[in-house]
Amino acid sequence: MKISIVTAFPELMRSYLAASVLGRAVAAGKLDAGVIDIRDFAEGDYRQIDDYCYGSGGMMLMAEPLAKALASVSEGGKPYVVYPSPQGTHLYQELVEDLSRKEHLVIICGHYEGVDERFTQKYVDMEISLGDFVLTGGEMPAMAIVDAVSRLIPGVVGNNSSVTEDSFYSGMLDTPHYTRPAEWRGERVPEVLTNGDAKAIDRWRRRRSVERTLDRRPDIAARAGIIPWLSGGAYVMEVHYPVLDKRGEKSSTAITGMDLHDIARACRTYGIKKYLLVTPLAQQREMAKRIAGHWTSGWGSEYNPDRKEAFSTLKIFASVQKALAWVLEKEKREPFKIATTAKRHAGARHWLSLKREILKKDHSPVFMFGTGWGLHDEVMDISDAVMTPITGGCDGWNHLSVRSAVSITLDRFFGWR
Ligand SMILES: C[S@@+](CC[C@H](N)C(=O)[O-])C[C@H]1O[C@@H](n2cnc3c(N)ncnc32)[C@H](O)[C@@H]1O
Repeated sequence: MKISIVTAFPELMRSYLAASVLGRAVAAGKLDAGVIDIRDFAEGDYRQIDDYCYGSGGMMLMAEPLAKALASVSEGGKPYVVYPSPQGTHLYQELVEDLSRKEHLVIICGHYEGVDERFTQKYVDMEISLGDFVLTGGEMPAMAIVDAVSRLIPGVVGNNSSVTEDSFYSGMLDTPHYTRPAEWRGERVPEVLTNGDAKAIDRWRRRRSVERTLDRRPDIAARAGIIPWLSGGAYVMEVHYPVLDKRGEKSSTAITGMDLHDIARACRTYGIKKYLLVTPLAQQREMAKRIAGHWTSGWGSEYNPDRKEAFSTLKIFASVQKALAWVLEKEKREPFKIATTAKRHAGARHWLSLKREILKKDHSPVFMFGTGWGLHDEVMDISDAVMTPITGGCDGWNHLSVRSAVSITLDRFFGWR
């Protein structure tokens, strides 16, 4: 990969490219980075590259010297042109990864008020911002882009695992790090890091990484899958009784093949220990057993072994109490019962706060989903927490199928990357 930086302050960029990790990579030929001085393409005695903005405002870079500077590095083919600008897309790791796959990246550093809009319209492929603040020039953002992209070029950073374990690479924040001495001002390095057990160290580090992500970056926390960190398992319960009917009366509902298939598949995908189906109606339980049996031991199991695995998560109960007693027996401790609802509910908690709690307490969560018009109060009352409704945020309409609600919830809690 080749990177060309077009700037009015070439010395700034050159000294950056000569130092530390990047300096070594350039010297070893692992990073092909060149700096182009815009003034080399200016005309007249004063080698003018900037002028006053039309209308109002201060100075800005002129289009022609920039276009010539760009042409000088475009001879081998059209490069991908980036203009760092506070008005651009925020820089994030996936974008850095995309940029690192370009054959030739050109970064145009603006200055003063920026660059002539006609140049950006004609030549720039992407405007990239470092954040919602304004710097005096594009050199620092260019350094940030070159630095972030270069780290992904094999051989630039000596130890590749330090790149893949860094924040954002796997969608999460990095784990805390410590160095010698093992005790500093009364603070010891966590014991697990000094005992030489590589597997235990790995588990510890990944867990801290998940905790940090949940705590500090709720916006990316959905990527912090927590299934591997639960010592017990997580359960999904689909309740057909007691639920509400249209008039708000206690009622039961019929199971549907589509829910059975889709929820079983979602449970298998997200590593759910068991999918607990609750219906007091013997005929309904029989029907569910027949459908599951077809896929787990009948002809379906040979026809589609994946579906066999999905249906192996299904367990059928006559009541909510019986299902919970079975989980208690299995886990040897009370599960953490999370009721879900599509309606506003006083005291309901955001999924992120529940996700943090599950991780902290390390107890098996049971996500209880209603059917019909939602879970009856008898179920809400025995729950340990109620989760705020899933909402698209537009006008409050959120009448999702139970299988959609299950999938969205599982992805928030257990989705991985
Ligand atoms: C003073 S700024 C121009 C700001 C511009 N007039 C505006 O308000 O959008 C000068 C140059 O610094 C760079 N720059 C400033 N802030 C930046 C940021 N947050 N991210 C990326 N580049 C930035 C750009 O190259 C820009 O052309």
